[in-house]
Amino acid sequence: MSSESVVLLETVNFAAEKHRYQRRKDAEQTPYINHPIGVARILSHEGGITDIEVLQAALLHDTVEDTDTSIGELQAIFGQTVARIVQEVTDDKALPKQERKRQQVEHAPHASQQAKLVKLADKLYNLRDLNRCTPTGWSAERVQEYFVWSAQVVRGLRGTNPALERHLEELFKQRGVEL
Ligand SMILES: Nc1nc2c(ncn2[C@@H]2O[C@H](COP(=O)(O)OP(=O)(O)O)[C@@H](OP(=O)(O)OP(=O)(O)O)[C@H]2O)c(=O)[nH]1
Ligand SMILES: [Mn+2]
Repeated sequence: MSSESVVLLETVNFAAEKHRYQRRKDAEQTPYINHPIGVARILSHEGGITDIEVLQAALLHDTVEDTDTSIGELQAIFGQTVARIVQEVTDDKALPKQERKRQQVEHAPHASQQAKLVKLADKLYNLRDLNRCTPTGWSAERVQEYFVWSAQVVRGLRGTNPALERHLEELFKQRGVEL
C-alpha cells in the first residue's frame, strides 16, 4: 500500500474516533463522520484534488470546532500544514452565532487556496444535505437563509476550483439565490 494511503487511513481513523458520539441533525441521526469523509471525497472525486494535506484537512475540518481536539494536537500528529488549514476553517465557537457567520463571509477571500478548497467542499456537502432532507427543527425559511448566507461565503472563495464552483452555482440557481 502507498504511504499516502496509510496516512489517509490514520487520518480518517482519528476523525472517526473524535466524532464517535456525534450525529448529524437529520431525522435518521446519521453518524457525523459521514460529513468529513464526504467532504474529502468531493475534493478528490469531483474537485480532482490530490494534495494529501488538503484531503487530510478535509477529514479533520470539524474536529477542533466540534470535539475536544486542539490545533496543537493536530500539529503534533499530522504536521503544521494540515493543522494550519484546519485552523483556517475553524469558527470561534466563543462568539455569538451571528458574529461567527459574519466572520466566515469576511474571512473567506483572505484564506489560503488549500483552506478555500476545504470550505468550498464543506458548503457543497452541506447544501446537498439540505436538499436531501431538512435538519430536525429547521423551517423552510431557515434552510433558505442558509443558502443565502452560503452564497455570500462562496462569493469570497471563487477562482479556486471550477468544478466545485459550477456545482455550487447550480444549487444556488435552483434556489433563486444570486451568487
Ligand atoms: N445540512 C446539514 N447540516 C448539518 C446536519 N447535521 C449537522 N450539520 C451541520 O450544521 C452546520 C450548519 O448549521 P448551523 O445551525 O448554521 O450552524 P451551527 O451548527 O454551527 O450552529 C454545518 O456545520 P459546518 O459543517 O461547521 O459548516 P458551517 O455551516 O458552520 O460553515 C453542518 O455540518 C444535517 O443533517 N444537515
Ligand atoms: Mn463541516
